[in-house]
Amino acid sequence: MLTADRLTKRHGPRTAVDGLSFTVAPGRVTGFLGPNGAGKTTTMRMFLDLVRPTSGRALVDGRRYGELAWPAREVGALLEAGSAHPGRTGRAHLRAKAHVCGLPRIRVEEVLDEVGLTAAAGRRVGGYSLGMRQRLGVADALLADPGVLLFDEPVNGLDLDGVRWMRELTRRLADQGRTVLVSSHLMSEVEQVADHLLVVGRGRLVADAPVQELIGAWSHAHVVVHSPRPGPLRQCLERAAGTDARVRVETSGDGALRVFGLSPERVGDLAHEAGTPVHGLWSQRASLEQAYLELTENSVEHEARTPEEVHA
Ligand SMILES: Nc1ncnc2c1ncn2[C@@H]1O[C@H](COP(=O)(O)OP(=O)(O)OP(=O)(O)O)[C@@H](O)[C@H]1O
Repeated sequence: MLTADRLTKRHGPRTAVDGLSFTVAPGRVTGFLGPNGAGKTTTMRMFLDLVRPTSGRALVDGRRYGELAWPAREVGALLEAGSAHPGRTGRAHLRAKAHVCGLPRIRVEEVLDEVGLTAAAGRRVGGYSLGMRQRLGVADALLADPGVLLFDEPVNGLDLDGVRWMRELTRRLADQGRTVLVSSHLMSEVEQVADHLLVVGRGRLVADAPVQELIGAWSHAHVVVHSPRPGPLRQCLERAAGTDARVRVETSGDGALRVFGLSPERVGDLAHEAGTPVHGLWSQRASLEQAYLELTENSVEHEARTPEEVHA
C-alpha cells in the first residue's frame, strides 16, 4: 500500500507536486496518468526518498522509505532505463545488488528468466537495446521480491512485443497481490492495463477512480448530424430542447451539428418535422483520451473531482 498525504514538492517558485493525497491499494494495477511535467516522476521519487518532500508525507506500507527495515524487499522501482553501469554485464549488475540485499545468486537467474534476459545476461549493458535495458530495470525491481512496485513510464521506447510483455507482467504482479503503480502520459496506454486511475495535472490530483467508472462518466455520446441547412435545423433542435439543460447543440468545424442529450432517433424526427434535409446522422462517443486531455489542460483550476463532478 502506498499513501500520499498532502504531498508537496517545490523547486524555488515552481511547484512540481501540489498537495497530493491518495492511496494505492494492493492487488490491482493503478495507473498514474498525467501529461509531461505533471509531477509523476517527482511523486514516485518521493516514495523512494530520492526527493525530499517540501511538505506532506509519502509512505510505503505506512512508513517512510528511510524507516523501512529492508527497503529493497518492500519496494522495487523502474525509474529510468540505463541506471545500470554500461561496462557491466546484466548478470553482474544484478549479482551486485543481490549481494547487497543478501540474496542468493540463484535469485538472479530466476529474475533474468522471468524478464527474458537469460541469453543476453553475459553481455555488457552498454550494448543493450532500450527494450533490453527496460527488462533489466524490471529484473532489478523484482529481484528482492517486493510487495510494492513503482514503474515510471515503463513502455517508453518499447516495441509492440515489449509493450505487450510489460502489460502482462504488470497484470501478473497485481494478481499476485502486489501494489503496482504505473505512470504514463498516455490514456490509451494505461486504459489497457490499469484497474484504477490517478490523474494528475500540474502537480494536482484531478481524478481518482476505477477505470470503468471513468470510461462510463467521460465517454459521453453525442449525435452528429449533417444538413445543407444547419441554421434552421439548429433552431428547431434548440426549440425542442426547451429548458432541458442536458441538451446542447454545437456547430463543428465542418459545419456539422453535434447534439448532446438527444437520441439519434429524436434528432431525425425533429429534422423531419422541421422539413430540413439530412445528409448524414450518426451517434459518436467522445474518446476517453480526449476527455483526459481536456481535464488535464485545465487542471490548474480544479480540485480532485469524481467522474460525476467532471461532467456535471
Ligand atoms: N530538480 C528539479 N528542479 C527544478 N524543477 C524540477 C526538478 N524536477 C522536476 N522539476 C519540474 O517539476 C515539474 C514536474 O516534473 P516531473 O518530472 O515530476 O513530471 P512528470 O509528470 O514525471 O513528467 P515527465 O513525464 O515529463 O517526466 C516539471 O515542471 C519539472 O520541470
